[in-house]
Amino acid sequence: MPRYLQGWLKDVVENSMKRGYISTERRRPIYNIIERIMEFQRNNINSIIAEFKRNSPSGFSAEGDPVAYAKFMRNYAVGISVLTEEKFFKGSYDLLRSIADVVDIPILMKDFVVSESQVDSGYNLGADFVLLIVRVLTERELEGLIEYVRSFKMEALVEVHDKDDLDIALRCGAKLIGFNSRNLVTLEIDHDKQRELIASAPKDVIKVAESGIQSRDQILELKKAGADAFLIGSFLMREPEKIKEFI
Ligand SMILES: O=P(O)(O)OC[C@@H](O)[C@@H](O)c1c[nH]c2ccccc12
Repeated sequence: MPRYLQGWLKDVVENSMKRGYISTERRRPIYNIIERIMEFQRNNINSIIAEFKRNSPSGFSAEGDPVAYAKFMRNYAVGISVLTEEKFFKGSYDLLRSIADVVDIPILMKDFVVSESQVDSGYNLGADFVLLIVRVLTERELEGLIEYVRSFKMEALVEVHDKDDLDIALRCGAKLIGFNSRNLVTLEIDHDKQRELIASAPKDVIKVAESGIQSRDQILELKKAGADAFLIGSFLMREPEKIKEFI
């Protein structure tokens, strides 16, 4: 049973537990996000994970053609993040499938994953790495789901927001850690706290800064703190061309 939650997080996790299983055949190889980030670093290219997101509980909303967005971003991004959560982010499994059909770079299934069945669906639809959020899982569930994700040769992006989350992620063997500047309970953003947490993390994990990134200056500051990659949604949904400045 996931952790005790209230408000929208409780609602979204209850929906996750009822989510239908997609039994389709996977139609693409696995693309390794950690290797691609390291390749970008060797070539002095900033690793941007471009997110396709139509809505968020923090008030963002955008239209946009997922296939056109993905076809454009695959020329610049280290990976594509696809929201598959339906109620609060207006995502879907169909979005993941249609983007997976047109890109040959790593794809993140961005959802509130609490079950192996969701991981199965993500693999079948073509995801290469899967978001696991420390805040909604018990430590045992997190450990088990990381192992299950890796049993498919996919990787887990383990999302943290504070020091306790980071300690749990490290104890569970996370190798790719997302540092969300946004508190998923209060929806408030704290960039200073995010930079401090990134700087406190071990050198040998790949650190992904998430949320509220809108400028190259922010990327350079996060890089100085130790971030290896940058997950950007709202800003690139509004101004996709800006990725050319960010890389
Ligand atoms: O739109 P932004 O501020 O660039 O944020 C993107 C991404 O970090 C955000 O969508 C996100 C981070 N962690 C999540 C967990 C679930 C859903 C969404 C998210």
